Order: sequence, then C-alpha cells, then structure tokens
Amino acid sequence: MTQNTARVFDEVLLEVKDISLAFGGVKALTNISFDIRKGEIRAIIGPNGAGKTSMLNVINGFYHPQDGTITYKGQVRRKMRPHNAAKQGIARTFQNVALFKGMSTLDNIMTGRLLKMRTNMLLQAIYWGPNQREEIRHREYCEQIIDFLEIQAIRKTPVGRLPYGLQKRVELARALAMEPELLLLDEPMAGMNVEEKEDMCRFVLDVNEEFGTTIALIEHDMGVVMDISDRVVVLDYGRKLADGPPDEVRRDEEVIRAYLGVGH
Ligand SMILES: Nc1ncnc2c1ncn2[C@@H]1O[C@H](COP(=O)(O)OP(=O)(O)OP(=O)(O)O)[C@@H](O)[C@H]1O
Repeated sequence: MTQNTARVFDEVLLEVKDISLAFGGVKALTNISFDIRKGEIRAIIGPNGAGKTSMLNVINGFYHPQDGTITYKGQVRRKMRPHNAAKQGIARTFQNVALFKGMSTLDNIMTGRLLKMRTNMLLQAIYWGPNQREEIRHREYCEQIIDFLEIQAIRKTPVGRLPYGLQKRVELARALAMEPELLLLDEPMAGMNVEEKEDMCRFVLDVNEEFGTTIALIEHDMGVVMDISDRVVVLDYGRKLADGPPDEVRRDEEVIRAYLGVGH
C-alpha cells in the first residue's frame, strides 16, 4: 500500500509563495514557499505549533496572510472565502471531525454535494421533475462514494453514534462528494488504531489513484507519511525547514534534530 516507486509530477496545481501570517505578536508562518503538483500526495509535517493547520487554513481561504501569494491553477488568488475555494475545487477535512452529528452518514455526505446542486433545496421540495432527477443524480454519486469507502453498513446511522475512525471516513466521504481537484486532509489518521490507520492509508491512496485527486495532508505518524507521500514539506516554528521526497527529508539533519529525533 505504499508509494514504492518515485512518481514524477510536472504540473504545479497550487503555489504558495513567501506567505507570512501572524496573530498579534505570534508568527504562525514566516516566508513560506512551496508548491503542490497535480496528482501528487504532498505531506506537511512538523512539531506541534509549527504552523501546519494555519497553512491549510491559508490555502483554503480561512485565514488571510499578511504577506505572500497563493497561485491556484495559474491564477494568483486575491482574498478568498472558504466557499469560493470549495467552488474552485479545494475541499478539506478537519483535525477534529466536523460533521452534523445528528444526521445520517448519507445526509452528511449529501451536504458535500450542495455546491454542485443547480437548484436549491426549497425549490427541489416544491417542484418535481427535473429537480427531482437532479437530486437522484446527486444521491447516486454519494452512493458511489459510500461503496468506494466501504461504509454501506452505516449509511443510515447518525454519525454521532459512530466510532471515531468511521466518523473520519465519513468526513473524507463528504469532502469527496465535492469532487475536489485538491483535497486537504488535516490529520486524517489522528486518534485511530493501527487497523483503522491502515484502512485510511489505503483509501487515501485509492482516492489519489482512482479519482486522480491531488492530496495535501498533515500527519504526525511518520510511518504513514513516509509510506504514502510523494513529497514532504517540513515546518518548524512557522518556518520551512526542509522540502523533498520522503527519503531525503528523513535523512535531513535539521529535520531529525527538530522533529523526528527530539521533540520541543
Ligand atoms: N486563530 C489563532 N489565533 C491565535 N493564534 C493562533 C491561531 N491559530 C494558530 N495560532 C498560533 O499559530 C501557531 C501555529 O499553530 P498551528 O495550529 O497552525 O500549528 P500546527 O502545526 O497545526 O500544530 P498542531 O500539530 O498542534 O495542530 C501556534 O503558535 C498557534 O498558537
């Protein structure tokens, strides 16, 4: 289930250039530059407080950096809200699962389709015919994702009743329902046992391979990162420490000192 052979990616999908972000006196990111290439699995790693989540929040428009630019699909992006990023094909999951706990798995996944719906829900309730056909199409798409992620057995279960590992999988399903071009995963394996982690790794690799989705993920489990990512960017105290293929990063002295060897 690993990326054994080095894959080569030429086309830059998203470029982060000289990004700096501060909260009052706290510098969360200082002068960060890297790119994410179309089709790759890109890991963002670093110790606690390194700025990883802040970076994802800048990429999906939740935080606005004081300096620097984001170029997505060749266009320099001006200030952008998360729903605009989503419309442009950037979906994300969160460190702490963010689902509607009282709603079923299927309904949660359907919320990921909202941006794809041409008619709004109210009109769909009033008018039948074309609107109903549209809803059926969306439901069918969600059912395909449910099959793909092997969560058929829980499609009607309220997600609040599911174990944490499955909730994470439903969150992935909802993000996939948006048919993203770039999928941002914030610690997709956090809090999982070994078996759940193996399943999630397999799904991340399958999504990348079968849907061609570009994936950027934050992960603390170094085994997972080294196994599934094509390239790794390392942050520490808001600065970029290293950037390269997993094998190279693993051997980088500064990385070993800052992260892999000793914690702060
Ligand atoms: N909304 C915010 N307001 C104030 N400070 C913030 C905010 N978000 C992040 N920070 C600060 O920015 C720095 C980077 O935090 P961030 O959450 O991005 O790190 P991280 O690498 O994702 O950490 P972790 O691995 O613990 O999730 C930290 O010092 C954090 O306290």
